[in-house]
Amino acid sequence: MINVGVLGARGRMGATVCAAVEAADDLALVAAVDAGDDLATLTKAEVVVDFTHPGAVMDNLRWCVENGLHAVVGTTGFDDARLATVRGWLASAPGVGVLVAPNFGIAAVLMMRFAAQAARFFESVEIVELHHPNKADAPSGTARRTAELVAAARREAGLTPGGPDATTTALDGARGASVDGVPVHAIRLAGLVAHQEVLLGGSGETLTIRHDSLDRVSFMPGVLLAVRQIGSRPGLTVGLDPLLDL
Ligand SMILES: NC(=O)C1=CN([C@@H]2O[C@H](COP(=O)(O)OP(=O)(O)OC[C@H]3O[C@@H](n4cnc5c(N)ncnc54)[C@H](O)[C@@H]3O)[C@@H](O)[C@H]2O)C=CC1
Ligand SMILES: O=C(O)C1=N[C@H](C(=O)O)C[C@H](O)C1
Repeated sequence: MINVGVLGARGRMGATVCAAVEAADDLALVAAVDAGDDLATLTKAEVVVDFTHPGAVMDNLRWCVENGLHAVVGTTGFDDARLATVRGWLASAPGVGVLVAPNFGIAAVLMMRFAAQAARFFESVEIVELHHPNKADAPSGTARRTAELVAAARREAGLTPGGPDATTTALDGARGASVDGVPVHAIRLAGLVAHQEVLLGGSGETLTIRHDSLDRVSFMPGVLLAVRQIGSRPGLTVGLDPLLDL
């Protein structure tokens, strides 16, 4: 039995994780913590899952590492500097494992992979992410990660990250945000959960790779896989890919 604590337990994702942990025979929910609650209740846990806010997650994570607790983190907002900081904390906590993943959906992980594979074959690439209107950050962590992977694949192939673009006048934001040179557009629309399209264009043809999370249960198999494996993966793991043998 693995004892699990959840940070952000009253949020959309945290509440879904609490239910998934309670439904699993090999996991026990021992702490459900939200803003203002005492973190000390988490010391009963072996693994802490964090779905909070980009502004809160670093303090939470430092506390977990300092207290020798493994952590599975879905909260967005991680860039190279933040990841380096976490690696620094882990250097003083041998045996502690932290996994940070921008998206725990298996189909989303595959969508990112397929986009990176396709990127070198097309002249143009742009990303459109679409989410529920209560989302705090834009663009999404998934879109940022996809853009980084696509840009790296294109650079390796000797291509520029984005595609041709003759725009000389534009309203602010009309061409999206540039992430590593790849244009990323963010839609916020009532009724949506989490969706993304990677649009690729070449000579007389286009390819659209689309992923849809229709319900937050889509993230649970990935979260539970990480909870079960993180105890045997000391140090920092970024993304779910290595747990899926990708
Ligand atoms: N990696 C993935 O697969 C996914 C990641 N996310 C990310 O997870 C994060 C949370 O998303 P939602 O659940 O939709 O947000 P939400 O706003 O519904 O929930 C966040 C919860 O965290 C709590 N919270 C804030 N600061 C806290 C603190 N210091 N300690 C404890 N609790 C705190 C809030 O009170 C709230 O209950 C976002 O960054 C989002 O992008 C969301 C879905 C999937
Ligand atoms: O806030 C969300 O909802 C989601 N956040 C993650 C992100 O920013 O990529 C994962 C998924 O898109 C849902």
